[in-house]
Amino acid sequence: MLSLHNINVAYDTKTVVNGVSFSISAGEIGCLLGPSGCGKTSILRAIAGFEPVTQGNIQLRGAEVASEQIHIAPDKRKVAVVFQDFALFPHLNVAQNIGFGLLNSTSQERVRRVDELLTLVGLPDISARYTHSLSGGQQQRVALARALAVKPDLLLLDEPFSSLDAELREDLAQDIRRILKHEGTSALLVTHDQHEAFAMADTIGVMQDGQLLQWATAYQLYHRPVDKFVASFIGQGTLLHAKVVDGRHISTKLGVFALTDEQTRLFSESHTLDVLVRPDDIIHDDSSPNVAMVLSRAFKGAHILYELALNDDPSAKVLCLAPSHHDHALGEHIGIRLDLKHLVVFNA
Ligand SMILES: Nc1ncnc2c1ncn2[C@@H]1O[C@H](COP(=O)(O)OP(=O)(O)OP(=O)(O)O)[C@@H](O)[C@H]1O
Repeated sequence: MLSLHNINVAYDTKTVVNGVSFSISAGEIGCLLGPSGCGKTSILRAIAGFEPVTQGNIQLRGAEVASEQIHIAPDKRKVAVVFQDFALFPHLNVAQNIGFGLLNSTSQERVRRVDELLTLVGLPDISARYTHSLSGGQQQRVALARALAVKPDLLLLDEPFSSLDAELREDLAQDIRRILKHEGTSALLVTHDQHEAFAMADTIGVMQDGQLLQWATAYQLYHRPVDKFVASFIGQGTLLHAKVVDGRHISTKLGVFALTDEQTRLFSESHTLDVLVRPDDIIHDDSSPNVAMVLSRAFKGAHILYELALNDDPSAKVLCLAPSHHDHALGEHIGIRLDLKHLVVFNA
């Protein structure tokens, strides 16, 4: 449906998107995730046709829409955009906003499609209301309905939840996912919030400084990050120093672990590494010989997230997600065990 091949986007002479490639298949929801200024919106704008590409090409449904030589106009791309500020028309009511793009439909068809979309976005009774009287969440649903009305081949969503309350965001992200899947619409979301990305997308691309570091599922990004930036940006965790011993294992302060075959080929004896340790890899275990001191704690309901300093090396810290009946105060010492399901290591 959408393919980007090695694209660059530049403003004047400054290249802000560098060699980015990825694809979205029909009906898939992708997401570009990264810190502010990393180039997410510039990619979205290049796909929509609002910015040219200075290298590489973009294809929609197999046809080239952008390259150094080609620039198909935005209104010829069958791409719809939902913006963070909703961009609804204040002088039109909800039904008129949603039906705005249905110029070639009969009034009967327009009424039917508007009703269908209002039901789909969960707002069946507000067609006559004006947008200023709606909550932020309702306005975003109307904006989504307006974008979907014309049945675009691809829907682009630029930080669509950023002006909404934190609690509303994840719910709306999940709702929008359900709606897009119902309509079979391919979509690309841009956000800096990983929880929105997880709630909505099938595939997520993590970006840094204009580059796409990894394009993968949330599970792969969390469990198999390709580098330290992705590891630190997705989820929580710490890095623990390790050394390769006997060619096939690493020795850490919390025990010895086997390298995978691929890791064995990459790292030789005595090589120093950093091991990624997620909070759910550290098990609270009173019978363990490894003891750590509670530095801080955050109550999360079912769990408590502890920040712990290892006793034989206070500079080595790990996080531990323990069931909340294990209630320990700051400064207390607790037994812990490292239970690594996948060994993720990086060059130290
Ligand atoms: N119209 C423009 N002219 C010049 N520089 C721009 C323009 N738009 C964006 N930039 C610069 O390009 C870089 C990437 O911006 P972009 O908006 O694509 O990043 P982003 O990841 O979407 O950030 P944010 O999440 O803050 O919107 C930034 O350094 C930004 O200052």
